[in-house]
Amino acid sequence: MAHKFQIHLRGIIDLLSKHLYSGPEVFVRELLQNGVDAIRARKQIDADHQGEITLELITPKGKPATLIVSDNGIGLTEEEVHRFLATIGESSKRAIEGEKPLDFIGQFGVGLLSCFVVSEEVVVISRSAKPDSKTVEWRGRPDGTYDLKILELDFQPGTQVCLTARPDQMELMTDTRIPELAEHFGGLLPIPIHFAYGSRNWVVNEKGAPWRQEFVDDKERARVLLAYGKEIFNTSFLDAIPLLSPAGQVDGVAFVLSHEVNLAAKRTHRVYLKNMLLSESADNLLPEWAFFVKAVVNANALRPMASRESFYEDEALDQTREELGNCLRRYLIQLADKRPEKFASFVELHYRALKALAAQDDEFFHLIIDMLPFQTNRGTLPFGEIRRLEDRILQAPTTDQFRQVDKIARAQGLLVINAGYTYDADLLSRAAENFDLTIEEIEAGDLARELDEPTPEDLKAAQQLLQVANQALKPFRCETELKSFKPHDLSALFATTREGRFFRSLEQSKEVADPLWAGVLDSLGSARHRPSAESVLTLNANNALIRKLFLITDRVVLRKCVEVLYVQSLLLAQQPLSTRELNLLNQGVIGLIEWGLR
Ligand SMILES: Nc1ncnc2c1ncn2[C@@H]1O[C@H](COP(=O)(O)OP(=O)(O)OP(=O)(O)O)[C@@H](O)[C@H]1O
Repeated sequence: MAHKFQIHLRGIIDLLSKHLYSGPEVFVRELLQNGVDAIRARKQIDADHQGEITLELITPKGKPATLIVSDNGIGLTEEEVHRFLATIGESSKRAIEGEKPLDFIGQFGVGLLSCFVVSEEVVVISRSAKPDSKTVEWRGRPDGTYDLKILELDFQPGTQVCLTARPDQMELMTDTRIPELAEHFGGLLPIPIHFAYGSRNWVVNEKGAPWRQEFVDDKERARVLLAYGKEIFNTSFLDAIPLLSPAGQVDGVAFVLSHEVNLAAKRTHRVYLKNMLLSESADNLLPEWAFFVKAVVNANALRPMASRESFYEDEALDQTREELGNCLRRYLIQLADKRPEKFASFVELHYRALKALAAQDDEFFHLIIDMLPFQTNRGTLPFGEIRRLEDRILQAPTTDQFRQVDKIARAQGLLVINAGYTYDADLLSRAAENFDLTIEEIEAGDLARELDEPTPEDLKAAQQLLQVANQALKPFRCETELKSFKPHDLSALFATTREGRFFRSLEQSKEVADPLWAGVLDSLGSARHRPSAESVLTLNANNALIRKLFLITDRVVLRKCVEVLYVQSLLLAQQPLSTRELNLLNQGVIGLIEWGLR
């Protein structure tokens, strides 16, 4: 014999309140939403019907507060109360499979349960707008039981939901909190929402969506929208961009942030669904590169998740994202054209977002590339300036490499861009394809090979120095060579090979790792063939100090000098030092001081 599942309602309410609802206050959203849906359903049978919703708060002395939420919507018949209200997961708002979705906000059939988070009993009095309907009273309790009775009273079609504050939820049911929440969730709803308390009664959603107002001109629009942005997000914005997407039937506004943003931080937006606030922190509505804006939008044709905190990832959402991205793109193109000064300050602040966009979008790339800043060995320059200055441009693939080549390339009149930042390498290769430019990748080692050979006399004079240096630096897998280069005041240049960089970073990680992890790193290192030389120290035959070293005959002193030079060249290349290298510096300096004092 088949048995029926039993439902432990208390457990389900607990589950919903802890995992589905963002807080106990969402009951206001659910009640407003049910009222709006009921009014929409009534309009389907009477197009001229004027809907309204009232929240009335009663706070009797010495007793808990009561909230009565009334609507003049479609109402419920006795049979519908049993079927929809008293059956969890059942909803009158679902479209028939394969048919066009209905114009309702609710669809899951669990919203009303949120009332049990704030009230021990939920009382619904309803009369259906269908002919000959009776007034029904339903009393539901969180233990899963309910009573239903027919009331013999003159009740206009519509529904009333009465909640009595639980002792732990008293602070939600006050004459300041309830209208605040009603405005928060229902501020954009096209149906008037009244709040009544004692002799006071006012409409909480009179203002509507500010971006839908008529404006005299663009200036007025910007002023009103920026004031609205400041009010809701409590921060000032640079500009307000109108948003529209036919795919998701979305309208709204994107505010341009007035501070630089952290790329890793999640960018969240305030979104409304069919004009009811869905979430303050929806993160999947705008393209990823749009991290320079914070948006407020309403969507009529996107599907909410049951938690109501974001939208389902589907084709409509994909297309909406694309269309909203186009709004931002168009804004930037127009700004660059019409207000170049404002655009320049925008670029200064949000160049990272703009680089991300330019790396993906050809049209935008051409519009903006010349204005985007890049770090070079002549300071940070806009790309337009870089290509005006040189038509042979070098790019260092990593910041580490850039530091190694920076000074020497500058002395040789070469322009090097640091392409180690996100998107920069992509943008540079796009630039090379699009303009008459040669952009070559350069590493410190390549640059060292391009340096001039020393004269045979210098090479002869440096024999002993090179011999001592090679011996002293062998344990560090570093070879020494002599070249002639500018700037003359640079005594030595340190460059690593690709392999060398791998092993250097491995050594550094091992020093800070715990023994177990260090063992793993060890085996990682030994699995690769380790070359005898991983770096090169290039001594400058033009440098006065190096020339003095040619003359030193004391091999011990020479060794100390080489060791200090080696560590100094590491520091110049901004390489982190290992413990062994630090010791080398200490001993070298102390040794030289002792020698000097002799
Ligand atoms: N104010 C109301 N007027 C008329 N019917 C209502 C009202 N409130 C609730 N109902 C009925 O009760 C059903 C269940 O409501 P509930 O809020 O639990 O779920 P829902 O609105 O259908 O979906 P969701 O969980 O997405 O909100 C509704 O589908 C509707 O038929």
